[in-house]
Amino acid sequence: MNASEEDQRLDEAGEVGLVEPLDFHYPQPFTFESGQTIPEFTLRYETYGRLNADKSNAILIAHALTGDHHCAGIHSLRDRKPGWWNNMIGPGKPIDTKRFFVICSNCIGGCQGSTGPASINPETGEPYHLTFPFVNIVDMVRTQKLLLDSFEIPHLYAVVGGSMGGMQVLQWAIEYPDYIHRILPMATTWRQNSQAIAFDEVGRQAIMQDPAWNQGNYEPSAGPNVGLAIARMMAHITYLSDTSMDRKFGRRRQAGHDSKYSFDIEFEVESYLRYQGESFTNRFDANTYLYFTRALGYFDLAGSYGSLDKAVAQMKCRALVVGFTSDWLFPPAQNRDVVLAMLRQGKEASYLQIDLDLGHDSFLVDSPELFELTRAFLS
Ligand SMILES: CC(=O)SCCNC(=O)CCNC(=O)[C@H](O)C(C)(C)COP(=O)(O)OP(=O)(O)OC[C@H]1O[C@@H](n2cnc3c(N)ncnc32)[C@H](O)[C@@H]1OP(=O)(O)O
Ligand SMILES: N[C@@H](CCO)C(=O)O
Repeated sequence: MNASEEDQRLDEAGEVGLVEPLDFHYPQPFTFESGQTIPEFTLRYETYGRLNADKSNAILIAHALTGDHHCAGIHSLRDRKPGWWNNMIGPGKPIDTKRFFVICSNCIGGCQGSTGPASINPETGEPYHLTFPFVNIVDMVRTQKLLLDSFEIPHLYAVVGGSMGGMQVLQWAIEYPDYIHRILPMATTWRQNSQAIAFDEVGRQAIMQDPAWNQGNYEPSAGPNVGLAIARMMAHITYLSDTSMDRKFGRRRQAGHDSKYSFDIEFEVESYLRYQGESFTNRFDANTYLYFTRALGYFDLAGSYGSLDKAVAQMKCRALVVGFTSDWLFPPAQNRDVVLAMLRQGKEASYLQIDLDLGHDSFLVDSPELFELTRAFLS
């Protein structure tokens, strides 16, 4: 099969195919919302589809807390899994790469190739660790804008994202109102409630109480993996639902672990969580986890702009906001609030509530309703 036949086969299968991560380097100082400055930064990103002649078909994808720039396609034929939103993005898929130029970057402060706490500070030759500036959602957005400026993209057709990605989407529409045509935030919030902030604090404490954390000064190969794994185990429960966990695991015993009276793995769900925790330590940096969960907590559109209404009053785009009935982390009402405020402010906004019982991570799984409405909203 030659290259064009292979492209056609992937096209028919709705697959993006092989993709390559790229680096955008910004060689000048960047000052964060906190007032702290770094001398330069890099954002790792990927693109799918083609930018059209007038550069009017660009869609930005914003990732969630532990996501990254790799949201579709594969890096190598040996990859076990494609990018994290491969069901949503591709030829003929809801975010159709036959029509749109899709771009996604690893956020500033991240650990998948973008500049973050594990990066070397060029001024000292040492890793930033905790000298890295505090990151806010608005910093993620402003650095993404610099990336898009490098493509000379005059405006975005849409910004799409779930959870922390949804916060970035909302911030984009406020920060650059003339640049954005449509927003599609989902499973998100305009500010975390106390319970969500509390869960993040437990995760941070698990990391910071691990002696290997060492005030943030650890070698990449010897980080606080025990604390990071516990943080992920706890957080992962908040991404699921009672119903979905019960359906998947119930009270089933893990094969080979059916002895009574032990603190070893007994139930399948325990094995599952330990796996989720351990595998997370292979792909994520503990300090980035601290910084990003702080960014989630600091995000407060009402606090920053006086009220939610005043915040959304600045938007000029159309919005479709999606909440999931079983999302108890960022409950549907917190998504609907954004639409109600937009409508009060005379904006064009719709709210879609999807009845899925998979919890907060519902936005990541196959959902015909979400796919159909995403396609319709973008057309
Ligand atoms: C938006 C973003 O930026 S994405 C960010 C990065 N991605 C995420 O955070 C996704 C995390 N969330 C999940 O994985 C969510 O569970 C879902 C709902 C989205 C995925 O659901 P599913 O595809 O059904 O995966 P599931 O939750 O069953 O986990 C499967 C994994 O658990 C493992 N597993 C399942 N049961 C067990 C068990 N009893 N013991 C040990 N491991 C187990 C599987 O082998 C599989 O491993 P793999 O991921 O290495 O293939
Ligand atoms: N499970 C996703 C969503 C969290 O909000 C993540 O880890 O990024």
